[in-house]
Amino acid sequence: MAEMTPTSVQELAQYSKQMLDVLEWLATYGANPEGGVTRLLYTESWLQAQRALLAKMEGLGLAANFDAVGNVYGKLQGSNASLKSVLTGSHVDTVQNGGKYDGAYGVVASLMALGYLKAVHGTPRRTIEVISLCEEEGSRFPLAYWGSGHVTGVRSYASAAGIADLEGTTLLEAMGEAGFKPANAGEHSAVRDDIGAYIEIHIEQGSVLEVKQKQIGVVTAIVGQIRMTVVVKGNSNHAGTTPMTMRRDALAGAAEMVVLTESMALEEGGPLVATVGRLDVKRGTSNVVPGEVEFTLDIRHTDERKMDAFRTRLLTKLSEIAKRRELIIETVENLHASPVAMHQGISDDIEAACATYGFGSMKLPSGAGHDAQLFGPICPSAMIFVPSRGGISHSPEEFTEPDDLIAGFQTLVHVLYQYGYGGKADEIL
Ligand SMILES: NC(=O)NC(NC(N)=O)C(=O)[O-]
Ligand SMILES: [Zn+2]
Ligand SMILES: [Zn+2]
Repeated sequence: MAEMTPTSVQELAQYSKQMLDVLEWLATYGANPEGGVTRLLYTESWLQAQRALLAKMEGLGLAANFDAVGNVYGKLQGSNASLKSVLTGSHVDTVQNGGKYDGAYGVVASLMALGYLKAVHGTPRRTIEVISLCEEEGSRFPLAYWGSGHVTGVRSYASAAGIADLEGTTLLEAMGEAGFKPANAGEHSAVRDDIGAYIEIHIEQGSVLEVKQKQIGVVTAIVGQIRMTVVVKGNSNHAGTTPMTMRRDALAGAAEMVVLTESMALEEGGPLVATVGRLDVKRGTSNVVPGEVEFTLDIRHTDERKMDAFRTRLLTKLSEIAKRRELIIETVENLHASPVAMHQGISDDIEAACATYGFGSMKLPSGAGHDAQLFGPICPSAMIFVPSRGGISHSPEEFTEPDDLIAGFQTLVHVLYQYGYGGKADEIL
């Protein structure tokens, strides 16, 4: 086991420090003046960040390239080309005014891990690749996992049919404008069938690790998730001349639906959660009875059957509200992600790596969605979590202690070393 530990302690410390600097550097792409980071899919800040990451990968001696949809890969070629790759990484996109760490930490830690391994240990047996996935959040377009979805073959250009942002720009138009022309590529052109394992490091985005005072979390399973868009249509009319009894107020109806969603979710109890995160009053103005409202619905549960059953019950109730108020309700399901278990063997190896360095660790499920959820069904996949201060994420307040970022980085390096340079992965893949 002794030779399976990456040896150069001094250089590992040096790369750990650099990793923190690179994380700050990446946060300058899409930095908002009031704090926070916004890098929405195919926007200028996103494109600049992906290009800069590609250059950074090349600078570390990795073979780097964009794929057809804008994922960026950095490859550390192994000596045995017949072995499947170990892929590590996360997503580069953020939510609107998000933090510096969500996604970015995984990209940067993976990138610097490969830089360290190449510099100190040279060519691995098995190819190791870093990926900066182009999109995970679904923040600009109501379609999440565009990047990992293409790599795993779950998404195709056809999945984007009818998908546009709030300005009406379609996903495929935005993609073309950023330089990725669907016409130049086949339907599943970014798909990979040579990935042996996927390992993602990410901030926890919850407070379990902080409360339990553990530096590392090893994810057991990722929660299932449904995302929907609900459109409520009534009658737009004059606010002064339309009596209260003669209105078909789309917003009043939507408000009742939002409150019902909350109360039904409370009644159901954890681990189910349901959220209305965005509500748009179309052409809303003070002296007009709202004629159309659009809102989002996000439903999550660790048990898919219970998640689906809740959705069905909720939609029935929302339709009843619409009927009673003489409103029309239209729903579109944009995402249906099944709960996915992470790979036991890799997870055990991550925990063993933590023990090697004396990092306190624990297993825990993830209530947030992750790209690992898409890789899980196609290859052994695992996730490493580091604590989030106050459990805060999707906010400029997102913060993780540098010591914890480094602990996660070193754990990742250790596992990648074992899988890429040693024979550990052969037991699993
Ligand atoms: N880790 C995340 O913040 N993921 C988010 N995004 C997706 N696609 O799940 C979410 O909403 O949980
Ligand atoms: Zn996120
Ligand atoms: Zn994330």
